[in-house]
Amino acid sequence: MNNDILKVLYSKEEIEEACQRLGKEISKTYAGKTPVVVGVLKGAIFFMTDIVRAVDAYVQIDFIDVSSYHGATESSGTVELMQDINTDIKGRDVLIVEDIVDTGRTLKFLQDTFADRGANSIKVCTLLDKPAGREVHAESDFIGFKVPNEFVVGYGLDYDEKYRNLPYIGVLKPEIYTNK
Ligand SMILES: O=P(O)(O)OC[C@H]1O[C@H](OP(=O)(O)OP(=O)(O)O)[C@H](O)[C@@H]1O
Ligand code: HPA
Ligand SMILES: [Mg+2]
Repeated sequence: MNNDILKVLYSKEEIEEACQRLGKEISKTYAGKTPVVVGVLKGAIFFMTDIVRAVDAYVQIDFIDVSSYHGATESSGTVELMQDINTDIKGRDVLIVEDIVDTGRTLKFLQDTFADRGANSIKVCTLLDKPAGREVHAESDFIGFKVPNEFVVGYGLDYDEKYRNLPYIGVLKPEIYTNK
């Protein structure tokens, strides 16, 4: 699996440091509040578990499963809701935890959905932001790293449902997806 990686962008240690930094920012923002932290499956699985443990504030956690890439390197353009949260978020402070914001479609879908349900506030923490990929307006409040316009995998991020279990984030060799 490691042989399929062209270069490592962020090591396990750099990701851990980013989680600690973001955890401190989030703790300050939500001091005295109890936000509902919503992890976006499947990509944000590891980031979500690391980030909530770096936060020193009361939080409730929940998960939503949405999908639009279906194993490919380009968005299908349609965000499908696979599994919803269980929490009633009306009047609540919601923190969305994403692995990556690329075209912005997934994040915009989630922000619109939670706004329609009457959330009191909606903020976004993403490990990776890829501004060059943006097709719809969607901004994050807490950002780990700004990434170049390359397809990245690892630490939850997949290509064809693989590579999520890499402990670091890297760029896949182009022949892996062009030879398919
Ligand atoms: O800004 P966008 O272009 O919408 O891309 C970002 C979204 O795409 C990926 O999810 P994907 O649909 O691949 O589902 P997955 O998390 O289960 O891999 C990623 O985990 C983000 O949720
Ligand atoms: O660069 C990416 N890698 C993996 N999944 C993704 N979903 C959106 N962008 C990406
Ligand atoms: Mg994916």
